[in-house]
Amino acid sequence: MNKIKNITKTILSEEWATLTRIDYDFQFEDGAWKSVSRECYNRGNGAAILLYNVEKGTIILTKQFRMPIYENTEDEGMSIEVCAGSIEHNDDPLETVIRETEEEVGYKIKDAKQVYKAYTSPGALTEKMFLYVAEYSEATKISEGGGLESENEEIEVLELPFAKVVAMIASEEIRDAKTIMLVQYAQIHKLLG
Ligand SMILES: Nc1nc2c(ncn2[C@@H]2O[C@H](COP(=O)(O)OP(=O)(O)O[C@H]3O[C@H](CO)[C@@H](O)[C@H](O)[C@@H]3O)[C@@H](O)[C@H]2O)c(=O)[nH]1
Ligand SMILES: [Mg+2]
Repeated sequence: MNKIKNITKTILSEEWATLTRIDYDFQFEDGAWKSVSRECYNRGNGAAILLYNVEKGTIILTKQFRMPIYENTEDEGMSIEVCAGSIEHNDDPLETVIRETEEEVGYKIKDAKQVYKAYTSPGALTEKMFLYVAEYSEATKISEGGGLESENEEIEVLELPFAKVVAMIASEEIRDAKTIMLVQYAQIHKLLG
């Protein structure tokens, strides 16, 4: 990237996550250098997982209140999403989805298949998301899930027929990008037949 030089970083906010303003010089196609400034919000990377059961034809989703969505459009604040979580220090993405599957939806899975890596909002977030799929079964259910009370999480667990989930994307009841991507992955690769 020799199109970029003179990078300076200014931390604007450092509470839950870090908002940094990055000033730099950027060389445009005509050869001219210009000063550019961009704000980048860093809350780490994330991992998400589509849990599916071929015999039952179902998938597991979560429903929870999301303040950033409410801030955008108040009556869309309850968000239906695949199980997901932030990657904590030293964890790898697979460990993260295994942990979140237990905490949020109550299943103990041993393994999962990574299918995509995706930047979720490249103009604003540093976040890269690691997307997985895995089968679940009743035999691996160990709790009701629901998230961590200590983190003020309140997560409703939904087990829905796959066709219903596909219809919920069409009807815009499901509006979360990582969820749409993983459901479409399952359609393309016929995971549920
Ligand atoms: N105090 C405080 N707590 C926060 C804040 N932001 C998040 N939390 C707490 O941290 C928890 C993080 O839960 P995770 O399950 O690890 O992450 P997530 O919110 O589900 O995020 C996942 O999905 C996001 C949306 O796609 C992703 O952005 C993220 O990387 C991750 O994959 C939240 O439930 C909440 O309790 C904040 O600004 N302040
Ligand atoms: Mg979560």
